[in-house]
Parts: sequence; C-alpha cells; structure tokens
Amino acid sequence: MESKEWENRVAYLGPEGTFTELATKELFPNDWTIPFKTIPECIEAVDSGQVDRAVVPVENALEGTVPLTIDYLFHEADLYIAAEVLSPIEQHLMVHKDHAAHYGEMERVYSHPHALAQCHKFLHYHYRSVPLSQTTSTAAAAQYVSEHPENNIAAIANIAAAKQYDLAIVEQNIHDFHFNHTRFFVLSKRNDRIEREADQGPIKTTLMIKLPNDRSGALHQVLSVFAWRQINLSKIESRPLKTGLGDYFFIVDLLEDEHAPLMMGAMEELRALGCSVKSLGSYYTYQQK
Ligand SMILES: O=C(O)C(=O)C[C@]1(C(=O)O)C=C[C@@H](O)C=C1
Repeated sequence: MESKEWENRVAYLGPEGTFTELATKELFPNDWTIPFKTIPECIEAVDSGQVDRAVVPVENALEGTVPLTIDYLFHEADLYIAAEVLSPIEQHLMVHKDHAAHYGEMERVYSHPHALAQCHKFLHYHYRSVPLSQTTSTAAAAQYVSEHPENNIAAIANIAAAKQYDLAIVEQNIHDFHFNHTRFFVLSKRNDRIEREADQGPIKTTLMIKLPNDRSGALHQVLSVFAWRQINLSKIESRPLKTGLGDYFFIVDLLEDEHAPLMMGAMEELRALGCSVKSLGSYYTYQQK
C-alpha cells in the first residue's frame, strides 16, 4: 500500500460512488479513503490493521439491519464503533447514455439487495417483468452498466454514481417511502470515539448480549436491568447465533455512555445474571449534510 502522510486510512464499501463513500467523506474529507469490494473485506482490513478505520452500512430505515455487518462484528472481528453517520438516501434509475431514449425496454435492473428492496413497489408497479440482479453495492451496479453498453440494462444508485460512471438518470427518487435514511458505522480496532463538538448528536453505546440458555424470563430480566436505571434503548434486535434453531444473540443500542456509573452497573448486573456482554463502545451520531 502507498505510504503517505495521511492522518487516517479509511476503508469503505466501494467502488467510488456508493452511499457509503458519501458517508465516509462526510467524516473524513481530508483522509485517504480506500474502496473495498464487500463489507467483510472492509471489516477484515480494519481488523488486520491494513487501515485505521472502516465505514460500513448497518441499518436502513425501510429495510432494517444489514445482516452481514452485524454478523461479522459478532462472529468474525474484534472491533469498536468510533462514530455513526446518518445519511439521507435517494435512489435513481440510470442507464447507459446510448439507451436513455428507450430505457423502458430494459432487460434487467442491477443494484445492491437493500437498494432493490427500497424500490420494490416502484419495480413491482412499473417493471414487474424485468428481472433483478444483485450486486455488491449500488455503485458496483452503476459501474457494471457503464461497462456493458451493448446491453439495455439499468442500475439503481445515487447521483454521485451516475456522474462517476457517466450514466443517464432516467427516473428520479424511485425509493418507495420518502423517509429513507441509512446508518453507517465507523469501525476501529481501538476503542476511540470520534469527537467533533460542533456537529455531534447524542452519545450511544452498542452492546451484544447472549442470554443464558433456556431460562424463562431471561429477556425480560435483561430489559429490566436497563428499565429501572432509566437507560433508554434506541434499538433491540436479535440475530441467529448459528448454533441451532432458536439460538440468538441480541444487539442493543442504548442512549448512554458505557463509562457512566449506571451503565457500568447495568453491564455488571447482566453478567451476574449469566449473560455474556460485549460492548462495541460508545460513540456519537453525525448527520450527513
Ligand atoms: O453504499 C452503498 O451504495 C450500498 O450499496 C450499500 C447500501 C446498504 O447496504 O444499505 C447503503 C445505502 C443504501 O441503503 C443502499 C445500499
């Protein structure tokens, strides 16, 4: 890798022109940002020390969690969340300029599965006979379309991708619901949060909690640990542990600093109840402008 005097080397889900790149540039406008092809490759790059940070999507307002991100954080890597970026998402249908006049006859639509799902109603009502193909990101779809001018195919991606790959936007804002936002995590090997007083939102802590096996009321007990301390949960979700049907771990986002006395007490109590608890750290939320 090129050696240069950059403050941070930041991996992001590429190629150039993804929503993830836009979120990355929001927090790291002057750093060395490096596109990786998949979310696991971004996570591996920061876990192995190849880069200082990695930016990956974690949750979309319409489609929910990005399971790859959560599963790699639980099963494969030992990382912390240094910040969260909240980005508005606008999806557009784009084609090679040669096909702009007759895009209605397109043979296939390409995009990331989350982007396809965010435009499900649009595709269902207008192009239900057109097959869909998944790509590793929205910009990967735009790049593919630009590299295959011989085919009348379309991508769903953002304006930056249309510019980057010189495509024509033929239908704008095709996401099904107006409030379309995605959360991105900035991951780090060290537990060091990004602090920018001027524009940071409230502090959050993310915990991964595994309940003791087969104890009735265990989830209720876990929730009451936070409830009586008046620690607000902003999200709770379960993911399969991958050890058998019915085995889950929980991801909990809490509006409190992990070093606050009540939070430290809550984690101690959870462990005393037989839960295993892993904190991914406390971090601030930044809004993409
Ligand atoms: O960053 C991108 O462009 C992606 O393709 C990823 C991703 C996601 O995983 O949610 C990011 C934002 C949008 O919600 C759609 C897709």
